[in-house]
Amino acid sequence: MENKLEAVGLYCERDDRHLFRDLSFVVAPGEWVQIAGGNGAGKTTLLRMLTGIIRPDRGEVRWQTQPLSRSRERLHTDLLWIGHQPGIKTSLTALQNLAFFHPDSTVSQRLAALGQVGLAGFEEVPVVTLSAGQQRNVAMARLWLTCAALWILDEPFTAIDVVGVARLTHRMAQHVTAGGRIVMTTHQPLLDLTLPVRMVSLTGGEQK
Ligand SMILES: Nc1ncnc2c1ncn2[C@@H]1O[C@H](COP(=O)(O)OP(=O)(O)OP(=O)(O)O)[C@@H](O)[C@H]1O
Repeated sequence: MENKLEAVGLYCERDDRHLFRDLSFVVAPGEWVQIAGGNGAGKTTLLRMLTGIIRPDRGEVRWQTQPLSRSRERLHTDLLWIGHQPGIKTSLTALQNLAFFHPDSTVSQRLAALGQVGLAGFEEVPVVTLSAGQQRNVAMARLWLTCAALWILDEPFTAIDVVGVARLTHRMAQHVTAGGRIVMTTHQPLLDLTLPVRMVSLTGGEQK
């Protein structure tokens, strides 16, 4: 089976504007796609459509050649989605959050993942007491625990320092090199990459 994500003729209208029309692209194994565009261009809206959280006004999203209406369950098994609000529970500790999202992982794998994002020593304090960047890093530690083939990441680098961005970028490159797929947004340039990143540019649409 063709293990790819397809956006086919997507159309989205918001506030009397076409955010995008007839937008089509494919994300095949080993491909890394960056959705580019200014504030309000529709990047988050597009990512949410790709995950099936919202439906396009026209067109469809396909996973493994099947429309999401028929492949939603399979997609959710194959997908790691980290949105703008990363879904971390702030009353829990970093370790407890990772146990919640990845119950099949071992404690030592969770500790190693937190070490990868610079959170060694912060594993057992409530996330609410961590800084904004540290909280974001709790979510990003999931990149070291997931087995998902498709990563959809909305602004993964927000609030993260230069060293952290380099570590995350390296981890993403590993995933793509191993045949994974990434669709992401970022307002920061992706630096020091030896892999190609394909851009899908949104212009913010036009008034209807
Ligand atoms: N549920 C909604 N109802 C109405 N309008 C919406 C909704 N969600 C998004 N919009 C509008 O759609 C446009 C695109 O929003 P979106 O969040 O997709 O932009 P973005 O490209 O991710 O922006 P940013 O870079 O600022 O995060 C904005 O003008 C926003 O106000």
